Amino acid sequence: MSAAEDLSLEYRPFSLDLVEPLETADGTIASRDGFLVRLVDEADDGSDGAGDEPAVGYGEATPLPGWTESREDCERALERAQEALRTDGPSEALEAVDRQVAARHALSLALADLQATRESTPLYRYLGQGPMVGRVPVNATIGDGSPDETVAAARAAVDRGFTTCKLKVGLRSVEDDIERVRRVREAVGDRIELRADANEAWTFEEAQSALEGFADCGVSILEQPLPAGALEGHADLRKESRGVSIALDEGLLEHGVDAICDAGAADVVVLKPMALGGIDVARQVAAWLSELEVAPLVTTTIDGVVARTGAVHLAAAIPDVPACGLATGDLLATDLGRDPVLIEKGSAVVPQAKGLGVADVWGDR
Ligand SMILES: O=C(O)CCC(=O)c1ccccc1C(=O)O
Ligand SMILES: [Mg+2]
Repeated sequence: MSAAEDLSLEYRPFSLDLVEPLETADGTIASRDGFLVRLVDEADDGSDGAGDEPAVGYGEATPLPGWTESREDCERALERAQEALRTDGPSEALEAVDRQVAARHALSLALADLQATRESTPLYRYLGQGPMVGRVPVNATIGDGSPDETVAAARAAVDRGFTTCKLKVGLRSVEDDIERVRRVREAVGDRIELRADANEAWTFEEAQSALEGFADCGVSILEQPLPAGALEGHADLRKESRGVSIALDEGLLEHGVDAICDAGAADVVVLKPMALGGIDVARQVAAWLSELEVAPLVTTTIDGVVARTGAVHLAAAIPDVPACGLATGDLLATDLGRDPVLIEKGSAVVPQAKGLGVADVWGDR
């Protein structure tokens, strides 16, 4: 960044309700509260001929209890970042929020959006320096409901063009979950990929029975069946997984890549940029996982349009990424602004405009 730059960080709170609460084994998500962040280069008066407006970058901090710092800690961290940016600069501001992952996510995303915008490059190419990517595959996210509700939601997703559905499981008995999955399989046919996410709900024995039943239903991936701490448990499950891939999500935050790979605990690892501290961090983790032959997959934490679009750019910077949990915009009743990402035929269409490609989220200027 240029020495002449004079970046200022602004943030404002938001609260977004879900259309209906998302039921998971780890609790119910009814609304997402966070902070929209904007970086403005006050030194850039547009007189360089690049445009009439100063360059702007957007970020989003949407903390989620259990996954990130609290909302209060996030707000304090953003306050610190604001001050550090004013007195010292971007690197110092990032350092000041190093341990508040949602706040760091917002600041790093805003910095990357600003820089990619200055370079007139879509964010995913600024991140990955890779080829043009038109689409990334995505899954539908289906909450833990009754068998009838689950079947209806899966049918609706398939009607909208999804070819992969991820079902939340683990709230009821394993037998009931197997029955739910069996009913969904019956309803959608053999060509739809089905995954399940237990959010740490099961004991080893329960996970064994679930795997057996799910394997018979052709489930492709079982995400986080055991508590995050159970590294060896997941490694043991993998040895009898009957073709079902084991994914770790919560486990990544607890153990990190090296421990997971050393233990042989996962076929797939879920990357949530909001929980990892930013798409820059998540991209490094993805590269390391690929090197160790574990597949990285990207999901949101049910975020607003700014963070969600950032996650789409991250997925587009990962070569051959499997279907990702990025089609979560429809779960929100309201959003921070217009969605630049079209979800179509089971894919997210990657924005090719400069930066994030998100506009009209701040309202003024
Ligand atoms: O992966 C998806 O389809 C959507 C994201 C998702 O399921 C999720 C959303 C918020 C918090 C936790 C999780 C999770 O994957 O466990
Ligand atoms: Mg998960």
